[in-house]
Amino acid sequence: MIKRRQFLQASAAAAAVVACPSIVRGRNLNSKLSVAGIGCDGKGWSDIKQMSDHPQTQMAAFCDIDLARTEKVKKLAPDAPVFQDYREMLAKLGDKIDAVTVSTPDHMHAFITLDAMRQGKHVYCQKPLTHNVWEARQVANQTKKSGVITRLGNQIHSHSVYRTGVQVIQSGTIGKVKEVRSWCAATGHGKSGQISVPKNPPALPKSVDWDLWIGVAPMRTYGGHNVYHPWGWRDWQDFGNGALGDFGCHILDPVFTALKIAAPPTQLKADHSGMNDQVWAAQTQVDYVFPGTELTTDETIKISWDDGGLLPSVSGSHIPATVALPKSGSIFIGEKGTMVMPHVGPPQLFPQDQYAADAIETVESVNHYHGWVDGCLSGEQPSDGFDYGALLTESVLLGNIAVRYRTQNLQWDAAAMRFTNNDDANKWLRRDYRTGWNIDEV
Ligand SMILES: NC(=O)C1=CN([C@@H]2O[C@H](COP(=O)(O)OP(=O)(O)OC[C@H]3O[C@@H](n4cnc5c(N)ncnc54)[C@H](OP(=O)(O)O)[C@@H]3O)[C@@H](O)[C@H]2O)C=CC1
Ligand SMILES: O=C1CO[C@H](CO)[C@@H](O)[C@@H]1O
Repeated sequence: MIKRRQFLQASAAAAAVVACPSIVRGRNLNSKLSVAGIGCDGKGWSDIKQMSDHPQTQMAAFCDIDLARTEKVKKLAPDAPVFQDYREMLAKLGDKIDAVTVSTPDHMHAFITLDAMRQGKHVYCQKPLTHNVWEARQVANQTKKSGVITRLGNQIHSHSVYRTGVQVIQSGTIGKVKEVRSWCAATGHGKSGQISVPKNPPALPKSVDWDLWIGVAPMRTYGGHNVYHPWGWRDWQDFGNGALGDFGCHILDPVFTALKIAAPPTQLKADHSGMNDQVWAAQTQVDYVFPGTELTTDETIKISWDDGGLLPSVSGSHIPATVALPKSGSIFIGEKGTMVMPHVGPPQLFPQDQYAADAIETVESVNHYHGWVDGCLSGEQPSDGFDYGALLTESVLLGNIAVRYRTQNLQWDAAAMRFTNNDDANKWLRRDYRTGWNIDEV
């Protein structure tokens, strides 16, 4: 294994000379796309499995900070080398890798994605695209610079149910949209079973490189299985973004796509059920105001978010109070009717007696993962690349900043990337990066 300083030098040198993947947009159409998987268990396993099932891919390498969690993926390509540090992998394999999947916990998405794009790799990154708003902007900027093919890992975007819901709204079935109310059953903490740092954690498993897992975040001691890694990291402000961060990019995706939302909110206000400075609140509620579009009735549109089991009111919609709402989803209130878009289920229209059984034309699913591979091979950018992912992520993460200033109406100036009426809130747009893990401005 090469020493950290050596591979950082090699990595910097590689970044300087490599501008694009060996499979460049639209060229080498008969070649296989050489993919490396970063984060191999949990969602990483299914991301890698899906990519490897595409007939025109070959798995070039695998990387996970816990070598014990690479056993499953190794069976997909037994000859592919396995790494613990993705920087070593990119430095050693260089242009043998065309593309990477990034399926690590959220705090590392931007660091890895930016590095990979700087080295000309196509990137498929899990949702949310980044851990803070400033990172989302850097990823968007780098995407333009690198010109690689990108896709956010919100696979339901390509599922029949969301595609059908988008079609219902865009075909005008409920008229222009007046308001959207989205909600999610998941709670902001509870996965780790903790609300403060564990006092007597067990020893770190030998297979885990904890320094690599912590990455950009402030160092803390390993907390025990599921406390931070795997899985429980979502609860913690240093690593995840609670229920809004975990599900916002899924549930708000059909809202943004259907309404063609193209800009972040201009103002937002939030509330929560109580939180400390470590974990996210069990329940949050955010009221956003976005610029309107050709599909909205007004120049602005209200989009609200409830989580932790809170349900939105159906007042002002066409849904009878007796109707049970799905556990998670969105209500689109239109001029002529209301669409309920369950997460993940077929859309329903109200008032029911106004819409014939065939009022909804089903749109088939497409393979989200393979759509990205096809895009890498053909040079055609799929519909939800990092431009879109950054907008969705910024909007979601702004909500979590508003949560920290409960009930205060925050004005967001997207062009200046700052809150104009609460300077203190601006400190949450970006984090302090651990020494050796800085992210350069793009
Ligand atoms: N689109 C979807 O439906 C879903 C998306 N996700 C998203 O997928 C991502 C991963 O979540 P999940 O799989 O549940 O998380 P887990 O913590 O279960 O797994 C993450 C994997 O990445 C590894 N890992 C962590 N840090 C690094 C690193 N720096 N380099 C390489 N490997 C690393 C982990 O190793 P170790 O186990 O040792 O920590 C683990 O194998 C998140 O962004 C999450 O939001 C998750 C579930 C579904
Ligand atoms: O869709 C999903 C299923 O649940 C996971 C855990 O909360 C999420 O991270 C994921 O995005």
